[in-house]
Amino acid sequence: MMTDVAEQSGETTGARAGGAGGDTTARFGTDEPGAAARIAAIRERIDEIDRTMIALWQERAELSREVGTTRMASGGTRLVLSREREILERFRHALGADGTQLALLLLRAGRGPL
Ligand SMILES: O=C(O)C(=O)C[C@]1(C(=O)O)C=C[C@@H](O)C=C1
Repeated sequence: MMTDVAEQSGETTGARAGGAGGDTTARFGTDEPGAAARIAAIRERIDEIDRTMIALWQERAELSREVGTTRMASGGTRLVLSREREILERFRHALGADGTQLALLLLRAGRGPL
């Protein structure tokens, strides 16, 4: 029966056949109850963050598409590369090289591939 976040996620890494603590180990990667409880609590927040990020990702892509259609309907360009450079720099400054990669994906989600 599904009883917690870890089971709902379908996580099976570390599964062991039977035995005390085997199920806990399968779900949390440890059979120490205190650690497992803490991990379950942290995972709730992680899942909340993931849902928020997905919703923000989708909202940003919609807004980006709206900017693009508004600009093109007025005879403007599909892209504004100086603006893209600003965004790439913002993410690189905050997150390093991974930030650049993330920003490239974000931009592509809105305006499509170059
Ligand atoms: O800000 C704009 O002008 C947009 O069109 C949005 C956006 C973005 O997703 O941030 C998308 C395409 C442009 O080349 C620059 C930025």
